[in-house]
Amino acid sequence: MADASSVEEVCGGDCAPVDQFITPWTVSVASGCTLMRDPRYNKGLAFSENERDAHYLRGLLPPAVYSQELQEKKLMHSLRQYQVPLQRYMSMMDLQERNEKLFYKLLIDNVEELLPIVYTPTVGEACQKYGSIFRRPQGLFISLKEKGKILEVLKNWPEKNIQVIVVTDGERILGLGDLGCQGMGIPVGKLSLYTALGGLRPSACLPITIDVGTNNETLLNNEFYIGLKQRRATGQEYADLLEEFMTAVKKQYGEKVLIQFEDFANHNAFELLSKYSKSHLVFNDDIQGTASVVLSGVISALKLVGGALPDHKFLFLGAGEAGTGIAELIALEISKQTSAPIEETRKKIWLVDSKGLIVSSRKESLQHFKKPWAHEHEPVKTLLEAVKAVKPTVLIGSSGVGQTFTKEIVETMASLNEKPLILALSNPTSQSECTAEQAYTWSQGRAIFASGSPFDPVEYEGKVFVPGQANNAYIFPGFGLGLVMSGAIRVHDDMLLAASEALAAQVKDEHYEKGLIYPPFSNIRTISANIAAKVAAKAYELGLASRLPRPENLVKFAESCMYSPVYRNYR
Ligand SMILES: O=C([O-])CC(=O)C(=O)O
Ligand SMILES: [Mg+2]
Repeated sequence: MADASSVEEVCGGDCAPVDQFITPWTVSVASGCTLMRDPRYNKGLAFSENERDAHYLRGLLPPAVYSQELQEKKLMHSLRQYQVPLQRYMSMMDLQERNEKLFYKLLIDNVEELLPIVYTPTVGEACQKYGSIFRRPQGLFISLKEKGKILEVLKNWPEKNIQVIVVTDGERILGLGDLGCQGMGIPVGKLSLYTALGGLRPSACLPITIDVGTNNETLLNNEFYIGLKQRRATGQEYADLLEEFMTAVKKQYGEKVLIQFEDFANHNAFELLSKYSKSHLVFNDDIQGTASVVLSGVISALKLVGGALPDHKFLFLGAGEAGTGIAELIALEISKQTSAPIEETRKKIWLVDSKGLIVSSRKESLQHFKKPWAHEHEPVKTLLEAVKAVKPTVLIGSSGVGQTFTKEIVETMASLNEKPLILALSNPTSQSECTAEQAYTWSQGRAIFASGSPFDPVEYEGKVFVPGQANNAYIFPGFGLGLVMSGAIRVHDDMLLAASEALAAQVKDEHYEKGLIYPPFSNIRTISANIAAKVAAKAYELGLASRLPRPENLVKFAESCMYSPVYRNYR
């Protein structure tokens, strides 16, 4: 009988008896089926005649040769046949796994149509059902089982030159709560926007989910749940795993890798950001990205509602990451504009949480991130009463709970203001504080409205209103590009202000005429290049940029750094 090793030599691992160990061989230059199965290089029917000859593809493809444009046309046509958004999502994920360039070509060319599929709201549903639609890992899963081995786990990832990591622990996925390990859809979705909207290379992007368990009973009781079946680790155990992770990332990828925290619960989000912002390039999208996009919307809305920023009064429903993050950035901007101390400018901003208006008599029992907002006022229990008491010009919803801006609340805002600014930021659409139609109808067409998840235009009394999308997707791709292209080593609040101003500067008269306070997503790559340039300029100004010398024209440089989804020719 031939010995086992010679069998493997002749026949490869497939012929070896099933109980025998085999070596997972691979080759380094792809051709034939291997080439077609590699999403980075596969072109499907767009392989040219020459490429089919040179790369052993003859017969593996039908005779037709498509252009990338024809492939795009065909795919958009078949995508539109699906009525159910989740089917479109799955079809896009299949494409990403099959032909990466074509996936990004579709996403870039059809951004307004496809954003609601690969991003909010559909990505929320995908996370809820992630266990059953899961096919292939699209990122790294780091669970408590990997404790002590996180550096090895990072080394398992096939790409070595990582520039951006989006990481979640799944505890607060959009406004949908704890989805545990199934939160992976979010880093995957955010990073596909990093590439499509911000031009970072797909191979430089790494989605990571940290699994410390889940407190979601439905998932714990589901036999198909893909994560750790235990309740969430907290305290020291949690902190130790995160510390190991942060140390390993810096060791493996260096000082300049951007770590974006996404959809962590409040208690961890604030702590991680303040702890690691001193030693790592970290950015919390829910606190800082949302703050920057909302500040931008408020600055640009001044053209429609009148007055200067310090003339306005703000009321928030929700005092978590988004609410306090936005509030702080607005207070900072007012402080810069007026030279008043931030302790003073904060007084123009009021927050309501689940217990009512945040006032000084509640100070003792408040979580630390809410304390700066506890102003002198008698207790107020409900949002409606708070609107009546505070008389805000701007109402912002960021609590993650849907349908909380009632008819009476919107009507009160409209009775107090000629043009009330109403921002319903919670995601996905099901968690929006009110719909666009409600905001326009209840304010008799006077509200300036934007929401976190998209709404279709609304017709009210013969006029068409186009709601804007106040979503951090306007900011993080360009912001990240600015950090990466300047080799920034730390994030600074002034970079967030620069990003807000750069975004607001992109809104044109034609957009204001439609009631929009953000530019359309169709121009997002230009917008991102402009944001990147301003962020990079700030990094250089602050001495935080390590790529020297500073490129002279930062917009041009940003554009030249951007990933292109056009096929390359193979030799
Ligand atoms: O993902 C989004 O659409 C915006 C966001 O960060 C969140 O809601 O947590
Ligand atoms: Mg988020």
